[in-house]
Amino acid sequence: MIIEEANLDGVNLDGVILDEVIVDEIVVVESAEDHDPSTHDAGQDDAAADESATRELAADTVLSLSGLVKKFGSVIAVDGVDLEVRRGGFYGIVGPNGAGKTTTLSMITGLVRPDEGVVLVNGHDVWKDPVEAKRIIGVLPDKLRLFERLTGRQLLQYSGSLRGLKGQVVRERTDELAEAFGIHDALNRLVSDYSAGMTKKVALAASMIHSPRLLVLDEPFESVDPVSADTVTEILQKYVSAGGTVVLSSHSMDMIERVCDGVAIIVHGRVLSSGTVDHVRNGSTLEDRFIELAGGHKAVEGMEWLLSSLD
Ligand SMILES: Nc1ncnc2c1ncn2[C@@H]1O[C@H](COP(=O)(O)OP(=O)(O)OP(=O)(O)O)[C@@H](O)[C@H]1O
Repeated sequence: MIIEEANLDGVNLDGVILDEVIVDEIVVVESAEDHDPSTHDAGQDDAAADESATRELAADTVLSLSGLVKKFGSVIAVDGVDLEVRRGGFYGIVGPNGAGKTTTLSMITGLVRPDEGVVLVNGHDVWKDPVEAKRIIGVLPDKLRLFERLTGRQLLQYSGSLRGLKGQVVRERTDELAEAFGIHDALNRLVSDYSAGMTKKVALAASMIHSPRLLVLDEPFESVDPVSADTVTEILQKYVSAGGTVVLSSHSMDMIERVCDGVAIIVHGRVLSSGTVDHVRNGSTLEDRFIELAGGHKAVEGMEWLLSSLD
């Protein structure tokens, strides 16, 4: 099905292809009744880490990670991550600093090559079939390395052209996105002169301009003020209700609890719990569950030198 008309308060989703199901490359090795790969708890299924990449994909799976491993020298950043995200899902990845979230997202989007494991986007292997996989994805990367000597308008036009959109379409979408994100007045200023929040918003707009089926967003709310965060959330919710899929990382447990339907807690490069938000928080708050799985609250000791200097 192709959306013929769907407006997100000015962000037009015309032409978004929603439910193309690609099954040719999928090999079924077990039935759906045997195993629900979208739900996981530490210790329950270590054997799953040994599965080959040819495990079953549900027909509506848009993103599948299996056995992802990434090492940087002696640091194991990602240590056997398996995840599945369904079409129309709003999926949060949380974890302490250095847990491996950005590395995982970077392997999904083709920015970091995994040492082991497979990433399938709509059935396309990101590393074997990158053109098809990347066509479907919109990316908000970590450390926003943007062309800062462009104006916001030029940056969005560049992003749209790179994605093969016609000039007129790019111009219209640039205006609609800028309006929706509240940066229209700044479109003719250099991105290097943008505040951190404005930079995040123009990068978010750039990630959406080609109306991707899957948005992979690394900390989209970092530096964004609360009012703007509400607007961004609303845009993403409408995108999801139109059939798009969002995978994001965030340190805001409150936001994840409010807007996400699925979540994974990653600690030391491993998924310790994943599934629906209710499943993961297990009767507690997501924040408490996160702290528990991350090793609990650590008492601060020492640093008398800092306190004594205040006398
Ligand atoms: N390019 C790199 N070279 C060396 N080590 C790296 C590199 N990228 C990540 N790491 C290491 O991999 C681990 C995971 O880092 P990553 O950025 O994925 O964590 P994160 O969960 O996104 O953290 P944060 O919440 O602080 O953004 C860390 O120990 C980090 O130092």
